[in-house]
Amino acid sequence: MLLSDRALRPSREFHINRLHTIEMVAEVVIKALREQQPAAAALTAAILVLVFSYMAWFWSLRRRLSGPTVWPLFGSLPGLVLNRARMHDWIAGNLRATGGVATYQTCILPIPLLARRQGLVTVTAHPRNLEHVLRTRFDNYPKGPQMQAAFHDLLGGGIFNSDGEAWLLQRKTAALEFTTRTLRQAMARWTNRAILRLCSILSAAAAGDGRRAVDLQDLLLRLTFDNICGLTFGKDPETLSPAIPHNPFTAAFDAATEATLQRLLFPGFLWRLKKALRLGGELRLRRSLEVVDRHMEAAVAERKETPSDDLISRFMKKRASDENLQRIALNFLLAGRDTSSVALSWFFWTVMRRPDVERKIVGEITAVLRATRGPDRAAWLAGSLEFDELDRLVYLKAALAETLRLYPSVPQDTKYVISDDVLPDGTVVPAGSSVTYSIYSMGRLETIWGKDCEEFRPERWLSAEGDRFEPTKDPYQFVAFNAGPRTCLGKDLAYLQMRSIAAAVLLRHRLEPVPGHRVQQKMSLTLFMKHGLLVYVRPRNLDDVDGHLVDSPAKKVTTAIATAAAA
Ligand code: HEM
Repeated sequence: MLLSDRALRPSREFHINRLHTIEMVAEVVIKALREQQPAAAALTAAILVLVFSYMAWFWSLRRRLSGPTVWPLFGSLPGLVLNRARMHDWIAGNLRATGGVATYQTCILPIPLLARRQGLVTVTAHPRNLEHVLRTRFDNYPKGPQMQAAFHDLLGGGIFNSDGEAWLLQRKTAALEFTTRTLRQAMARWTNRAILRLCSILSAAAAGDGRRAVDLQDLLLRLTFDNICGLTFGKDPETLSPAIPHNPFTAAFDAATEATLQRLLFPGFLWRLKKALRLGGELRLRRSLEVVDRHMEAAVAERKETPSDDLISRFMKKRASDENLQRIALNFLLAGRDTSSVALSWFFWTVMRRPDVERKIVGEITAVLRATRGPDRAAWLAGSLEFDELDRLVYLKAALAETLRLYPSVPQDTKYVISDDVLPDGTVVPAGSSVTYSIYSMGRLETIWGKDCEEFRPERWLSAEGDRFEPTKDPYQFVAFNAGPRTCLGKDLAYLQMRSIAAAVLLRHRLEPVPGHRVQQKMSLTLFMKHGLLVYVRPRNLDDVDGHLVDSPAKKVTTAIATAAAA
């Protein structure tokens, strides 16, 4: 429905409220005049007229909005605050309540002049609206000035934080690099190194009396940080190591990211003022950036001496300046760091609670290893899985995709509207407002995934024969890796990395949730677990799974491999 159409229809209720308020204003002013206090009367009248005008204006604004309640002055903030512990589920509920429209408009700044622009947010999970924003009218929906300004100190004008020509140039250069086989090999090399360390930490936890809990999310975060550093500037900081409990670069990078995200919570002028006065989070950001910059300077200098197959060395060949190289590196660190570890944390959590899925995954791994390495189990555990082995783990890939459907690492994203537009479902989006698409909600809509949308069912990603991974036919129904021209560049590397880690861990260990540990979403740009993921580690008994291949996809894979080998 058009905003202007709605604005043309004042309600009866509104008239009654207005008349009542006019009476009240008159009464108060007359009383003050009777008591011969003209200044008090004027002031009261002015205040009451202001309040009345604001309420009248607010009421007409409220009528144009759909979705959750918007309060005078505070907008949708009370709803957000009240539901902060379950914000993504709250948004999903709001979107479901629209009855298939999967779009609503709300206001975070109900202040005249701001409400129709900076204050107005269109929240959507409709695939056609997403296609419109992410592809059809891509140029009209950039990251936008607020987001760019907030991230500028950390990321400069890097790929993650730029729009238009500046973004396109970097995207073209980076896209060429991301399709090379050598980058895939580099990722496998760095991942395998870190997996050895992870498995030795898990084995140590399994060796004791079985009561030593580990925070799996923390271990995975360290692992993927080491990975992305290796891939980006050819150096593994080995933060996943009991010997290095504290790494100054990681600590500074974490603090800088946290302080940058804080900026998004406040109006731009506020953090700019704090920055000028060097207060609180802004002072922390400044200090952390000094550490990060020093580290990046050293890393770039080292790569200049001895170029390798990492991303920095590749961009060096394109004659990027030192400062640009540092910013490029930081952009890749941020893009590829937490996303895979968070996805893996939700994956392991789900697998622990679904023994049927776990059996199929481990069954598939052992079936593939039996086919490629023979029946000797010692050979299965010798070294990491090779590319061709990982590529055959289709059920595992389906389980990872299913995890990202229900727990997308980036649960929502926001775009800025450059000029007035109308979304395919008729929603009017004014210039200067923003469109937020809820990736989390999309995975939980019956209209997209059917009645069992809340159920973890990897089979929905498999072909009818169960031997092939099949992505959704409509790419705008599953946007955990984004879609359109800004699709995630690291998607294939991420699947490679996640499959390697999941296979290595599940082949050797069985994980059990620590009783009483509460797994809760953290409200952040990335879907972390707020209290981590505490697990007990047990050794894997492969006898438990070897006999369970009868109806599993793994059985089909083994048969397919055996048939191909015979042919
Ligand atoms: C499970 C793992 C991952 C998920 C769910 C994921 C998801 C995403 C999403 C949603 C975006 C769009 C962000 C935005 O525009 O605001 C994105 C962009 C990007 N991702 Fe990933 N990502 C993952 C892993 C990786 C890895 C491992 C790398 C690098 C090695 C990477 C590199 C990038 C880059 C460079 C972009 C920016 C693309 C552009 O703006 O043109 N990602 N990713």
